Amino acid sequence: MSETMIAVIGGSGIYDIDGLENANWQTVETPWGAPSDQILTGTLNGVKMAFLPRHGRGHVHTPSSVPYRANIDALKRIGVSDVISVSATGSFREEMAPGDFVVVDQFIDRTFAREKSFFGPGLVAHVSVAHPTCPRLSDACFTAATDAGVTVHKGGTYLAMEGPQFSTLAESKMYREHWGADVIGMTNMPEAKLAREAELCYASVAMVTDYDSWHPDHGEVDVSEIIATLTGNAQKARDLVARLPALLGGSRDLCPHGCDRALEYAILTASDARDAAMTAKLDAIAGRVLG
Ligand SMILES: CSC[C@H]1O[C@H](OP(=O)(O)O)[C@H](O)[C@@H]1O
Ligand SMILES: Nc1ncnc2[nH]cnc12
Repeated sequence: MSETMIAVIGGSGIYDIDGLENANWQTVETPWGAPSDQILTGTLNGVKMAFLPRHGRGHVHTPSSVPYRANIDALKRIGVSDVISVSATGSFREEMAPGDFVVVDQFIDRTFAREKSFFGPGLVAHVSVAHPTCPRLSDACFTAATDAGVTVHKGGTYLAMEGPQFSTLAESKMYREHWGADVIGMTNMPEAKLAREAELCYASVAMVTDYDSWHPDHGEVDVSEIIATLTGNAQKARDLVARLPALLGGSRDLCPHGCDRALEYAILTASDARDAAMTAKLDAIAGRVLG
């Protein structure tokens, strides 16, 4: 058994969480640079919690400039076991309406201008992301959302685009009609891939804010509409988060899905061929397997 520490990465419109006991914003340094912001730590119903605003307080990071590696390293470094992303998304499905939540379980990664791995020349690793989210953590998010009275959909495919501009009409139709995507956003990749490399359980709650640009009865996406929907959803998201400690508990066994052992057979570089500087840099992420 090990101690649970739940981290929430808050997306657009979510820059803090309330209700934490002994709340404290702390600075965490990483070998990958500074995270998006300080990390708020504390306890909720006796369970350790952390909160990181993905774009920083005041929303200073674009989806492409978010320091994804530093964020995941910082969470791992302070002892986080479970990461829950809360994000604003457009919807490609009539039934996934603005105001609904979707606990996504798959991603299509269309991002191209971001660092996507902690590993590289001198220390090569390949983890599986066939199932990029943790079913145990996703189930807890689904239950928490249902109990909070949210209309929530179980499972869905999130298309991660580079942004910062929204999609063209042709792209929106292609993702919806031919690629089978259900929601679209700009931030869950490479975040989910990096969480897997860091052996962290990861779940993603997509808050639907708009119908992107495909819907004939809705206009094109507009940030003021997104923010209005997000503001209306903020309390639902807080209720969801407040229910997680009771559902996950203060201690945990090994993840039944193996998220916390993702690096077990992933590293290919022979021990005597490993780059010493990279090995040192990976102390928090891969110390368990690098020794
Ligand atoms: C505010 S509209 C676009 C912006 O919102 C989403 O951010 P996040 O995933 O952090 O909630 C989307 O991915 C874009 O970055
Ligand atoms: N339609 C959309 N496309 C990309 N990111 C979004 N975030 C919220 N709505 C979005």
